[in-house]
Amino acid sequence: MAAGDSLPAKTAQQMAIDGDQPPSKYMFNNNNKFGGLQTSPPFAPVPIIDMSRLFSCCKQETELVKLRSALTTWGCFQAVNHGLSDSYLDNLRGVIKQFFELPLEEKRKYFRETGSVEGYGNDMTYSENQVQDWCDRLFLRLLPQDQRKLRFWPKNPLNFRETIDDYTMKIKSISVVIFEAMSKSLDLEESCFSKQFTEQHDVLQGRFILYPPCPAPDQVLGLKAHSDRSGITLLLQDPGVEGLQVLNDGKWYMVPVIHDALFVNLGDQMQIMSNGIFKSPVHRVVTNKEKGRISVAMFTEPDPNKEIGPVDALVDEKRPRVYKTVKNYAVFNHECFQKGVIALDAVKI
Ligand SMILES: O=C(O)CCC(=O)C(=O)O
Ligand SMILES: [Fe+2]
Repeated sequence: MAAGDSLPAKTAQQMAIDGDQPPSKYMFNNNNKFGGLQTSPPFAPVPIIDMSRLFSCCKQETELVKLRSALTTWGCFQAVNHGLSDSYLDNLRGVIKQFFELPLEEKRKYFRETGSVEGYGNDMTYSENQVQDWCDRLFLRLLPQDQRKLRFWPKNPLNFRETIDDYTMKIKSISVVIFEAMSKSLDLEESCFSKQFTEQHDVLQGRFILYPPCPAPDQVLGLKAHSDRSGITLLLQDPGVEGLQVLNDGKWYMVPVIHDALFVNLGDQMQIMSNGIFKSPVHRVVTNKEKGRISVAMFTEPDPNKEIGPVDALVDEKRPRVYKTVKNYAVFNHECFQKGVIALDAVKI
């Protein structure tokens, strides 16, 4: 367990309700390697991928070229026509919103335990001077099903569990389509990536996040800069307010909100498997003075017991192996973070 890890004296939501100024431990640290805090950088021209074209015989080729270019330059894209209707997504957003609107005493039942990420609360604290994020979140392991810790799954609103279970299964299917398209875009056998994720114990985690309005958006981040440790992350944004930013070529860009799109970004494990051809982008979330923001991030990860590494077909004389193989990247990533080391650098050859 991390020394000093405990739940915050007050949630970000409660501070926003009480009109508190953010305490000093929430203040952005200008001495960080990813540059200053800009609340309105230019919009990211992140490509839009029409999922319905990825497997259509006549339109597939152009969409795969677009996908490859998106993942080699940005490491992310906006997925549209993914099969989930506007009303379905709005219902999901509504359920998450209802959970966050419950009184604190009710949400407290699902508080995460000290030293563990799962449950309602904040990020774990690893060191005294760790900057805090202006957000509250519910973090759940969704798959494999037999590893669900239902004591952290809200019973209120009544349809929470069933809604999240259904969304889990849908995201799992969409992820397989994306994995297959990513393989095809690199001229690899279709199941090349998906089989590393879906054989036996594929892992899916969900983070349901509330970024309450913040009185000091130019001094406080909703979520600090990071890359995801996942294979891929599928993010449902709040249609009413922007906040997510991606770093590209040393510059920050705001990700535009497209109401019914899923924002897909790669995580470190895809950068490793693709031998560095695809990027796992650094991203962060800024806050807003007037508006709160709710997002749902779903992270797919391979079986932690399985060794992952660059796929053989992407290693040759011109492109030698960039990464070592690694098992249980989640734990490895966590250990690196505690030592102040970047996990992706630590697996470089
Ligand atoms: O809330 C967002 O827009 C991004 C969330 C995110 O990057 C994460 O949970 O890893
Ligand atoms: Fe992220």
